[in-house]
Formats: sequence, structure tokens, C-alpha cells
Amino acid sequence: MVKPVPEAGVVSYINTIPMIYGIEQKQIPCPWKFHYTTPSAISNLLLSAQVQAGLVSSFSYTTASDDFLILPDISIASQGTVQSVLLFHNTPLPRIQQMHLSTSSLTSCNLMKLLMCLEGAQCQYLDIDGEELLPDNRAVEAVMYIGDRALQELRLGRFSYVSDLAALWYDKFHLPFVFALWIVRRDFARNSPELVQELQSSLHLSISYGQLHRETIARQCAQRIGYSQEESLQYLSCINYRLDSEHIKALKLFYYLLEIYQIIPRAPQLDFFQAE
Ligand SMILES: C=C(O[C@@H]1C=C(C(=O)O)C=C[C@H]1O)C(=O)O
Repeated sequence: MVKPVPEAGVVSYINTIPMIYGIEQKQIPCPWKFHYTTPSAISNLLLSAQVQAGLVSSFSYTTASDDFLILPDISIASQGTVQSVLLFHNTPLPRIQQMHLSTSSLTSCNLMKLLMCLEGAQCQYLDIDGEELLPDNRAVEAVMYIGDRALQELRLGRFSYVSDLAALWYDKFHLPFVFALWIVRRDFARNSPELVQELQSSLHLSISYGQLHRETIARQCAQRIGYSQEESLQYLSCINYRLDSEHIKALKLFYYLLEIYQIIPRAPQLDFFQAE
């Protein structure tokens, strides 16, 4: 019997391109089919087993860690500013009373809530469609966007203040922040470890390929978001794709603080896929 092609959800923002460019260009073989969408949509696809793997919000792992395994040595992270996870506000941060949070995001929404808890701030949170730009910013006290929308709003310059969430995290803890992880369903990894191993190797090779083709990638990304090639290169240099010991420390701290501030019931243990 022919095995069905395994499917993975992949975040559709430009910061993913350096990771999957080699695979998309068919320079790196990969037996998986990718579906591109928002982080929160991928999380639902993965939970309902409509895909077997995904590049998802690091927060998603907390929602079903018993069903998931993390692929080692790979993430979407930044050390200091990230430029595409931004709070746009018209009131200084600790005084914000009402904040709109992008429904496309899971990690950044919860990071935002956590940062407000750490400030001792009381705030009401409302959902906003993360792929829609607000037609008018005047009635809004604060809105958090991620990905291409955040980069777009930054260009519009419509708010009095812009806070970069990774920079706020770095100022407090001097650690990188891990926004997204590659996660596989445990049941799938148990039955088809060779396919998970192939996905893992393809992604690692593709990241190396992406590093070699940074300029071409930056040019393509620039066209998509209306940046110059230099601006796009500068933005992409804020993102790193590693998951080393500092990233793991940061991830554990994020989950621990989410538990302490009762945003999640329990910080999960990190379980990684292990190639045979
Ligand atoms: C840095 C980013 O991280 C993204 C932020 C996510 C979230 O907030 O849930 C999920 C995936 C990441 O790709 C970004 O795309 O701007």
C-alpha cells in the first residue's frame, strides 16, 4: 500500500522563508507537503490531526504536550528586537487599559499578557483579526500585531508608541525569545519515525541553503512587504532559527512564568523527537 504524503502546517510570514526556501526551490528534497497559514490556524490543524507536523506558536506546545514532540535544534527566535511582534499604542505601556490582540498569534498574545502581569498592569484584552489592518487607529488604545502585518503597521507609523515584545523580554531576562517551534504529533512519530527524521534533515539543510542565498531571499521578501532589500536583510537578521541551550532555558522560563501567573494550568516538560 502506498503511504499518504505527510502534511505539515507552516507559518506564512516572511521570516519563515529563509527556513523553507531550499525546500520550496526543490534544491533540498523533502517528502512532506506544506500548507501555509497563520500560527493559530496551524495549531488547530495539528490538534485535530489534519496535519502531522507544523511550525507553530511555541505556546501551542503547552496546549497538548502529551500529544506533541518538539523537533530539536530548530525554532523561530530572536535575541533582542524582533521587529515583527509589536505592540502599537497611544498610552504608555503600564497604563494601557484595553488592548487588542491578533487572533493569528498564540505565543505573542500570551507573552503580551505575561509582560503586562510583570508590569503589575490591569488590562482588558480583545481579539482583533490579525490579518486585517485597522482602518483607523484613533479609537484604539493599543493593538498587537505579528508577522507581515506588524511590519506593515510599523511603516504606517500611526501610533504614538511602538513596543517590541522580544526586546521587552530581553530587557527583563537577557535571554532570546522562542516564538515558534517545529512540532510533530507523537502518534505519527511513533509510526513513521523515518518521515520525521527526513523532515528534520530537510529543514536543517534548507536553513543552510537559505543562509547561502540570503540576498535573493531578502530581495523577494522586500517586494512582498514594500521594504528595500537592505531593510529586508536587516529585518531577517533579527530572526534566528536555532534552538540551543539558551533558547531552551528561555522557553522553560516562558512556560514557568505562564504557570506562575496562571495563564496556563501547568508548565509542560519539554519532550523532543529523537532520531533512531
Ligand atoms: C517572530 C514572529 O513569530 C511568530 C509568532 C507567533 C505567535 O505569536 O504565535 C507564531 C509563529 C511565529 O512565526 C513573527 O512571525 O513575527
